[in-house]
Amino acid sequence: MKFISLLGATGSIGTQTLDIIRKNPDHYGLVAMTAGKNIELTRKIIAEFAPQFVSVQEKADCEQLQSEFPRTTLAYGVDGLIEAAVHHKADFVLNAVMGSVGLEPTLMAIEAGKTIGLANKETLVTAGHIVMEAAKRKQVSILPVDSEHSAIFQCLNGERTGTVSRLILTASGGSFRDLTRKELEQVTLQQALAHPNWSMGSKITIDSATMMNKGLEVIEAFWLFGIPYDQIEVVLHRESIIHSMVEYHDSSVIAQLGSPDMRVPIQYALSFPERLPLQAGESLDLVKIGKLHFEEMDTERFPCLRFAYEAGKIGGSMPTVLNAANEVAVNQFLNGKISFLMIENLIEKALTHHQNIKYPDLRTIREVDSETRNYVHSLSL
Ligand SMILES: NC(=O)C1=CN([C@@H]2O[C@H](COP(=O)(O)OP(=O)(O)OC[C@H]3O[C@@H](n4cnc5c(N)ncnc54)[C@H](OP(=O)(O)O)[C@@H]3O)[C@@H](O)[C@H]2O)C=CC1
Ligand SMILES: CC(=O)[C@@H](O)[C@H](O)COP(=O)(O)O
Ligand SMILES: [Mn+2]
Repeated sequence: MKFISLLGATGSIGTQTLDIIRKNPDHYGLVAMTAGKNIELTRKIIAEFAPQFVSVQEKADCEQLQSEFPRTTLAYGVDGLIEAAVHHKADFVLNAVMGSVGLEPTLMAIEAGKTIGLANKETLVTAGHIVMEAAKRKQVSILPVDSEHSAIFQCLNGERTGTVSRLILTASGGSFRDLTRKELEQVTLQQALAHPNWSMGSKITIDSATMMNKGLEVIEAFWLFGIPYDQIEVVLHRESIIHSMVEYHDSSVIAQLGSPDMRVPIQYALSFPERLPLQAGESLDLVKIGKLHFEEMDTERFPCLRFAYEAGKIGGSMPTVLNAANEVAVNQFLNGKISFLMIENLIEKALTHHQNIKYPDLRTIREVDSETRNYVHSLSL
């Protein structure tokens, strides 16, 4: 039996994780959870799973829920996220919050010796060197939940990374993969939120549309697998059937395939090193699919992927800036304050404005993150 602390239980990854826990009561129990502002869903989750500890974003919501659930321990804010991440009964922390607010709980969970299932890619983009150093020092496993990284992890299957010549990440291309630059000037929020293959939270869906998602994933792969950027490639694959590939130095390429269903990588992280049957999973029918397509990524039309490679290769505090600028810009777009193409524009300005700091410690990361957010806000007013 594994006892799970689930950060971001009310989100897309969070609710799919709950579905796996619900269907496997002999394997998993929910001991702690966090939510943001979706209090209605939080109520339902507490009523169904009876976790011992629950944290929400706002103090007022925490007090309200405490009066409704006197036997549950309630908390709020970043402190509450951290408390959930180090809960004494949890053996496994699944981090499915959105954004770099997930960084501190990840670090604290590592210090507490918990096994981590990491969906929250912003954590590794913001401070990959700090997270990976802590995980190594504490001998804690960080198991990927992101579909491409789970695919690579499965393709590696314990092989030494010294035998790897390339990681090949697949990208669906997102909502606007076939649009021209001219057409991108006119796109709406509603169109951007219509991902062709995956149903996900709004921030990552916009990241897919700008293709920044793939940029964040390149940096995530660099930290998780320790492969140099020159050996991490991205190929556009519109069907999202091959979730990623590993090429070995004998030219063998191993791919992981499956119908697009995030419950597969979530469950694999939870059950690793075992595999459990996926309840109500869709079997892959390659004959029905017929053809798989592969195309070159177009970084002229979608420069965010290029920004991410550049920031990743420079290293230091640049990836922190990339992530923070992206979070603010996407939020502004989601709130109808800026156009789609302003997202890349603001990120480029933030990267150009920043004086890189080599080997930033956690305090410096926090400062750079905050300064970048303020700078991008000031530009988009
Ligand atoms: N969705 C997917 O298929 C995939 C997602 N990922 C990654 O997983 C992470 C989660 O994505 P997804 O589930 O789509 O996102 P959602 O937006 O659907 O969910 C985010 C979760 O985080 C909570 N949250 C947001 N902001 C805060 C905050 N400031 N403090 C505390 N909690 C907060 C939300 O709470 P509430 O809703 O209650 O406000 C919600 O529970 C992201 O990093 C994403 O890139 C990676 C691969 C695939
Ligand atoms: C499901 C998942 O892992 C997402 O990150 C997905 O890959 C997004 O699709 P894109 O390939 O369009 O970025
Ligand atoms: Mn992904």
